[in-house]
Amino acid sequence: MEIVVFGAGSLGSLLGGLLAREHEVTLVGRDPHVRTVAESGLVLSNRVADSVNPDATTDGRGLDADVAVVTVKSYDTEQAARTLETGSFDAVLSLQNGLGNEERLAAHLDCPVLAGTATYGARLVDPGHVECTGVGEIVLGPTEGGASTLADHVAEAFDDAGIRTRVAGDMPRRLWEKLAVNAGINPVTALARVRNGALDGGPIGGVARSAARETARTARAEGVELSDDAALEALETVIETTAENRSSMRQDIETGRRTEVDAVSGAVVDRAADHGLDVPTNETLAGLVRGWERSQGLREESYQ
Ligand SMILES: NC(=O)C1=CN([C@@H]2O[C@H](COP(=O)(O)OP(=O)(O)OC[C@H]3O[C@@H](n4cnc5c(N)ncnc54)[C@H](O)[C@@H]3O)[C@@H](O)[C@H]2O)C=CC1
Ligand SMILES: CC(C)(CO)C(=O)C(=O)O
Repeated sequence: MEIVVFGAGSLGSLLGGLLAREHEVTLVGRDPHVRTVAESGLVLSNRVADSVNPDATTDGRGLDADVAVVTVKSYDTEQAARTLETGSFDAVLSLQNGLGNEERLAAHLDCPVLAGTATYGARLVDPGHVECTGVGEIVLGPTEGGASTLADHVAEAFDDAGIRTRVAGDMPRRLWEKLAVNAGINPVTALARVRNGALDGGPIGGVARSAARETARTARAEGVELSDDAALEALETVIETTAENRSSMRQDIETGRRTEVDAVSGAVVDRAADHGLDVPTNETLAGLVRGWERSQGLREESYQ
């Protein structure tokens, strides 16, 4: 299969590297990583050790492949969609965190957009070197739910490359469940500067639970069946299984980078407002993280 991985950072390089063991892969990313991969190949280390030679480019325009896998941060999705629309694909698969990525891609693309979640852990160590910090799984399916042969084919291609993959007919519920987990863990660990495991009780654990419950309530208002108990159970499980992790939002804040808060807490606030729901915990968390981003000159627009 011909596969474009758009966004060759941590996750994109790991999955692109794994896919390149079996398929023709083109990584779209930025220098110096892209230049190093094009010249010397890509090294995978830690939980998966390998060395592969995918194509790599900084110019994602006019590409032609069976599938494009999108792994840019959510705030870069709009730009990625505008670039991908100049190419030709049978399907585009988003493996990003947060809400709204699939809709943003679909607004520009005339092929089906599949939704997915990734629980692999990846870290770009150096140009040309990505580390697999955790072997998880990919779950993918049609964005609106239900079955599709296209989703089956993409999952088979991932599976053939040794990536644990499942097809799911309930992606809307899964995206909202993952959103509840991220809305609970990411801003709280980022603002309190604690590892995920610190949320297993006490007052900050309570803040995370409140954010997850508000997310579940908003999901139900959107017509997605996600009970408070299911959201809280997913949250507890991830707190326990990733206890030693520094969440991606905490890492972003500690390294002075923009976060995905708009697609996480911000998305809950926006969707809740559409239904007249109050989500004070998410509103407060979104306000604090956005305030930090603004203070660092990482976002320009004004906000309430
Ligand atoms: N890193 C991880 O272990 C996991 C990440 N995710 C999600 O996957 C997504 C990506 O995360 P990371 O890989 O950590 O981020 P990252 O920042 O390491 O990678 C994104 C890459 O996309 C590149 N990019 C963005 N726009 C581009 C453009 N127009 N042209 C070329 N390159 C472009 C950036 O330069 C960057 O290298 C996020 O939504 C994240 O929440 C989900 C599960 C695990
Ligand atoms: C699951 C979790 C919370 C793991 O740290 C994550 O997705 C993130 O950090 O963005």
